[in-house]
Amino acid sequence: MSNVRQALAEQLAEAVFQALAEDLTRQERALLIVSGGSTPVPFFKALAAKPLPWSRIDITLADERWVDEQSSDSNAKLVRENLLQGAAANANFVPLTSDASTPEEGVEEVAKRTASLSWPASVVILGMGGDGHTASLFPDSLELGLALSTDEPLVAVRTPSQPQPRITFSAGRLHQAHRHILHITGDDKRSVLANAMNGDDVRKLPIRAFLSCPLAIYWAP
Ligand SMILES: O=C1O[C@H](COP(=O)(O)O)[C@@H](O)[C@H](O)[C@H]1O
Repeated sequence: MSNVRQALAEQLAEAVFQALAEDLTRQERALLIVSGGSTPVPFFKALAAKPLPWSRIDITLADERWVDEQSSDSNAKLVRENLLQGAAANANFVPLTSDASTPEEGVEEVAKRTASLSWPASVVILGMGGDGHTASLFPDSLELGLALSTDEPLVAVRTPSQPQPRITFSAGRLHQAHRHILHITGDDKRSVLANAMNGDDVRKLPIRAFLSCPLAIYWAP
């Protein structure tokens, strides 16, 4: 981990800490939506060390692979091992999978479970892949149009470029959050983001769906 990426993760953790603490002065509970992948690990560790009233914080994911939680591909496993540590283990974490064998069969149950969270979310932290996907809104997903337009909170997603089926919060549900943050690293992702900002089609670069939220960008080389 480079020093600049570590510093970025710490700055992001401080910003999320301040946002959650601020919202908790006005409301009993606050919801944080995080992303999976490899980028958020140092951020998770830095946030876990913050002196928040964790038992008043709900945490869920922007998206998830439909895999067992013991799988190394599970975003929930990543959150449990890196964010829900120490005092942060008192947070109420709601994962996005169920015992159903497919996301199409399980999406309704997960939607019921997530309905009890403290919406609208205080903060959504998005990641982005090199193909411009964010959450599980992939350019080659069969359900991209649906996920970009539906009023439903969650969508089951099949994506030819991805080995597993997935579940994702819809763009509409993520848009409702009070604050939107994009956390990315590396020159490749910076170029992808620049292309998205320069006006490529949202179906080619789905991150475009969040550029006017407004979106705070946390980037390091
Ligand atoms: O598949 C996913 O990838 C993106 C980006 O992940 P990274 O490894 O490039 O940081 C992530 O935002 C998303 O939640 C995850 O499911």
